[in-house]
Amino acid sequence: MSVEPGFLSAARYGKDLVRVCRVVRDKDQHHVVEYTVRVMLEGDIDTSFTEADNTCVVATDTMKNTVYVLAKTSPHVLNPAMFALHLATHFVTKYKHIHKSFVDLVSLRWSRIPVGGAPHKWNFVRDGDEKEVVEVAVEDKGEGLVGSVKGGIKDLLVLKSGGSAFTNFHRDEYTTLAEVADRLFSTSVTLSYSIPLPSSISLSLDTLSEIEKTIDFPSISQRARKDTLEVFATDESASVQATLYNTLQKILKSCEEIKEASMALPNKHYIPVNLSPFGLDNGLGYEGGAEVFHPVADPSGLITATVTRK
Ligand SMILES: O=c1[nH]c(=O)c2[nH]c(=O)[nH]c2[nH]1
Repeated sequence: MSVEPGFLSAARYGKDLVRVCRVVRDKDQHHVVEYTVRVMLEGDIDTSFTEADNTCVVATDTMKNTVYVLAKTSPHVLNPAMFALHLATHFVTKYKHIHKSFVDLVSLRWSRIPVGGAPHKWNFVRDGDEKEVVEVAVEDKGEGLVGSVKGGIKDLLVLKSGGSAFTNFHRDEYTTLAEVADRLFSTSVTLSYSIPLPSSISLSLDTLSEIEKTIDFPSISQRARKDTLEVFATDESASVQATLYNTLQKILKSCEEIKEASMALPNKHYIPVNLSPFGLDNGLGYEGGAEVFHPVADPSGLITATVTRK
């Protein structure tokens, strides 16, 4: 018998990219959500890897079906964080040998089409590439469930053509970048924040409605998005770093529920074109204010930070 050189030190499996759309028909007022869901499970599953024993394997096809069934039956389906929490709680309560579940959910923006100035009851428009993201984990610790919830945004594309400078940065023999007092700043916002669950409510399938009443997840997500856009628009940006930090501080200020927030901002460079060969001034000096740019896909800067409540 061959002696194996390693041991199984971590194992997790699940279904990714489960796409589901749910329509809730409240008479002729419809609500639509479209989610892409990832379910991952941990527990007493080692033998499925080490001994080819599938008896402990809840098939990933079963997980996919569960997403569809709860999309129909969950009273929380329109609330992305609560729907993810419902799914994650389901898996650790339904299967005794599953001890931890992870549900990541991406929600597309279907906004109501304005008709005659009023939002239409059942017509929707995809409102850009932006997605709301939710990451939930629920662990059965033996003496009760412990849940964690993260909310956030990805692919929110923004651009400011004024109010952005980048000067006074470190210079050495490798530096060619010119300082500029007025540049174009564009990024694709990735935001993630953690929202502790109320310690007074023990997590279970029976307490989900109470949790939904106690924490207004949709309101938190709306406030965080509003802050992100407002700080981006109003900050006299000294750098991507400084604007990112100001945004996270604003989010912590207006969302008491959030314990910690992280952001990743690629600096999607727009390079001013040199038009001097054509006798044209395109603001290439320190004052900046260029008008013609070459948007470049790569490379891009990538600025990340986390701000934690004191
Ligand atoms: O806001 C910026 N931060 C940087 O760290 C950086 N580096 C760079 O080349 N341009 C910029 N802009």
